[in-house]
Amino acid sequence: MASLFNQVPSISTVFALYTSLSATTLILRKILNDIVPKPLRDYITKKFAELFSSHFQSNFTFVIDKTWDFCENQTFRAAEVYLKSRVAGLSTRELPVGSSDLKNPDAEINFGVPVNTKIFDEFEGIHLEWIMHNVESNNHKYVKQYFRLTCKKEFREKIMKDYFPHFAKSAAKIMRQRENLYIYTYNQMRSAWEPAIFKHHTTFETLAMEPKLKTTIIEDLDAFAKGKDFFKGVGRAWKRGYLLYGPPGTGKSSMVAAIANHMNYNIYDLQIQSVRDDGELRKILTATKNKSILLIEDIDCGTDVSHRRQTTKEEDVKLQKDKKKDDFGISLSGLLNFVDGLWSSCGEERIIIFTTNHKEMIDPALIRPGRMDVHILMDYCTPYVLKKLVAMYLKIDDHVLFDPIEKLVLEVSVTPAEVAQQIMATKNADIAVNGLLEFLGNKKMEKGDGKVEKEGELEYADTKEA
Ligand SMILES: Nc1ncnc2c1ncn2[C@@H]1O[C@H](COP(=O)(O)OP(=O)(O)OP(=O)(O)O)[C@@H](O)[C@H]1O
Repeated sequence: MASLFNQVPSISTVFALYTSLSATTLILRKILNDIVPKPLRDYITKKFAELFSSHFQSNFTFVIDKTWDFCENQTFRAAEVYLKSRVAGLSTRELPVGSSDLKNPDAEINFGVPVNTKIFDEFEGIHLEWIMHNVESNNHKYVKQYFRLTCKKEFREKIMKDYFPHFAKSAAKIMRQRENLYIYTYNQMRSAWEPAIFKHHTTFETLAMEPKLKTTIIEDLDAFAKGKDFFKGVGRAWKRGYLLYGPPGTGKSSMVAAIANHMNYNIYDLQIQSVRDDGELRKILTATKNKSILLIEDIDCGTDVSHRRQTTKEEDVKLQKDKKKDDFGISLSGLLNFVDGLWSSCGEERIIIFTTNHKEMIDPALIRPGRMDVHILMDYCTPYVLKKLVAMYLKIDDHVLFDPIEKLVLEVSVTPAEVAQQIMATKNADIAVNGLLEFLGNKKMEKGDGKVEKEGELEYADTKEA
């Protein structure tokens, strides 16, 4: 027993040892702090922490960055939409909420994904943890956003195989059901697209046009929406270009609204005349999202793409070089590059719509097959279109004056906008129809107007896909 006690150090020895160890540690730490700069110390500490956590933790983390290959990462987008639908009941100290419905202040509020907050999810009994991170760059110029999705290591494969498709599908469903469509306009001062709620009520139901033409367009859109495998199979970007041309007031903008409502796509309305140069165009376009319509109205106006220039690529480059510093505008090659070049392979499910009142003014290169796949003539009223407008506005599908009105419509060029304006003037159907007859009669007398030759025309620039 006594020998045992002899081997145990006394309390004073232990205390002395402890004191000298503490002192040595303090001195060492002081020396380290003095000679190793703080960023290097932080780096070493971080690396140690990572090394230990990867050795001793049984978790695996997927990192989902906001950008991927310089484009918006669709997995990030899907995660954001999916998580927004799950945060309402979250027990957290903060939750972003808001609404962008300017006309309706008491509209239902939406939830955002809180930053640096754990969001738990469960999939087939597997516990998952999401966190969204925002990291500001050193110069505070941009914020890097990413999600970390953590699960137990053994479920890594399962999560990849089943959970990723699960939340992507859920997000797609939510997006399809979302109430609001948005129309984006580009704010050059802020270098950003700004959304406004798109509330154009025109649908294919309310768009007056020849039924055969309408059905063909709807079928074309539906085929496009289901065409993922087709486009992949033939190695082409999943995009479709529509050129809407015809006189003012024949429903080109209404057609864009009908397409957006039918497809449930947001619209990016680009004022091409205000784009400074090709570089800016590229930046603007890569900031647009999938399942959207890029709309360029009046493509014939204001830029050098409008003039029927038969320049070669070399001439085009020279023209760009010759531009003065303060010259604004984009070149034809810039526009062409985005229509079928790099940008188109960046996104998926994109519709590009050009509208013009003067198709003949557009450079043929811009609307050749593969760029503008379908050319749709929005023309003056036919008897069918006129009767459809009357039925919609006045709720009548027959009238004694229909015969003379139909004859006149074939003799004069009258736009649906003009007809709509006439019959909207009163709610009394008789007065409205009489007014319309008089209006058409005056038009005929005034002008000796030419007969309407075409009744709405659709031309597939690329017949293989039609
Ligand atoms: N085909 C149509 N069916 C129903 N309404 C139409 C049609 N075309 C025009 N309208 C009516 O006329 C108005 C103007 O039409 P819209 O702006 O679509 O014509 P547009 O061809 O785009 O004209 P612009 O070339 O001047 O921009 C619409 O708000 C709508 O009320």
